[in-house]
Amino acid sequence: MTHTIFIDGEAGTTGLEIRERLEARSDLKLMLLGDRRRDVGARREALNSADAVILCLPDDAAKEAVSMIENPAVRVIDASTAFRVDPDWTYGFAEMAPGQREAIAASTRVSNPGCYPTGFIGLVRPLVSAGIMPAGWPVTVNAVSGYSGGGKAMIAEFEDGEGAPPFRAYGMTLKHKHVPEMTKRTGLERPVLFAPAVGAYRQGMLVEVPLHLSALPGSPSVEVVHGALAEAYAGQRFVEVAELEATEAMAGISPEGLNGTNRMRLHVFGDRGGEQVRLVALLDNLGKGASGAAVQNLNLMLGLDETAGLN
Ligand SMILES: NC(=O)C1=CN([C@@H]2O[C@H](COP(=O)(O)OP(=O)(O)OC[C@H]3O[C@@H](n4cnc5c(N)ncnc54)[C@H](OP(=O)(O)O)[C@@H]3O)[C@@H](O)[C@H]2O)C=CC1
Ligand SMILES: CC(=O)N[C@@H](CCC(=O)OP(=O)(O)O)C(=O)O
Repeated sequence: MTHTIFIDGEAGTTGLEIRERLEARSDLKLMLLGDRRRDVGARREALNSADAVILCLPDDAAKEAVSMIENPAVRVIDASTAFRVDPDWTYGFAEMAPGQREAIAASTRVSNPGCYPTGFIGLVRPLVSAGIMPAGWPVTVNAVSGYSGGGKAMIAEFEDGEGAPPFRAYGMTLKHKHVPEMTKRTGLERPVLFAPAVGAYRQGMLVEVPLHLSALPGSPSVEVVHGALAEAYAGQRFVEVAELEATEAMAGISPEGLNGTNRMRLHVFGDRGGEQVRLVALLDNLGKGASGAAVQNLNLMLGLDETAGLN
């Protein structure tokens, strides 16, 4: 059986990557609008006649697109921030918790996680669930992304513009749009303190949570923290936890190490026996952080092999 897929925003950064991942598949048929992609009538028709639609639009345009869908059989995956804390939508991070994969498969409204939240939730949620980090803990997250994270406008700034910086810290108001999602999906009670940055490279990201282990209840060891993560993601195809021996041998970590993949690797850096750790997630902001995750969710929602078209 061939499923028809419509990507609204097919010519954007996320949309193009999804298109590349789907085009080679014989089990899917893409509905492409080309020059008519901004034509509301053409979009309305596609939004209501596809088996599944993937919205790769700014938040307001995504909300408008959802309001245009009248056919209850259409499955929707939204890549924007618009519905990520909406209780009527299923959060599209299959590895996040037991049962999440099944919930995605059964849903017709799936919100694709943000790129930074994928790294952050991946690192912190298992610690909260295991009782290692109290829900009320004040948490800081530092991160750096390639400039493709900012879509077409930021790509133009860094590739075509004059004077793009080698590195820019941003989110200085502490009100980044990912904070509600990061807080809710980890089970934390206080808004996380999020310090993002963008570098003068295209793609790939690091998301880091530094922790004073000696301040946490029971002063957990590096091994206990690592063990909680390893247990949470045991057997997962796309989320892995680096062995402590491997991280101990690393002098540093580049954000580009998993580019082009739908994988995320979690690291626990810190001296064994020491009192601090740096938890670091490595992922491709356009892979597991966006387009790869959208394809994984699409596979689940259509009852296909979850890994089809993904590496
Ligand atoms: N880039 C990334 O790393 C990630 C992005 N996201 C999210 O994915 C979504 C898309 O982002 P991204 O691909 O980076 O953005 P881009 O700016 O690269 O692309 C946005 C696309 O949306 C289309 N578009 C904009 N407004 C409208 C409208 N009113 N009606 C129809 N189409 C419209 C544009 O059309 P046109 O081609 O005609 O300009 C373009 O194709 C955003 O919500 C973003 O937050 C999520 C995770 C990571
Ligand atoms: C470098 C950069 O600007 N990144 C984007 C996040 C990209 C992303 O994750 O998109 P969503 O917001 O849809 O999740 C930002 O910080 O707004």
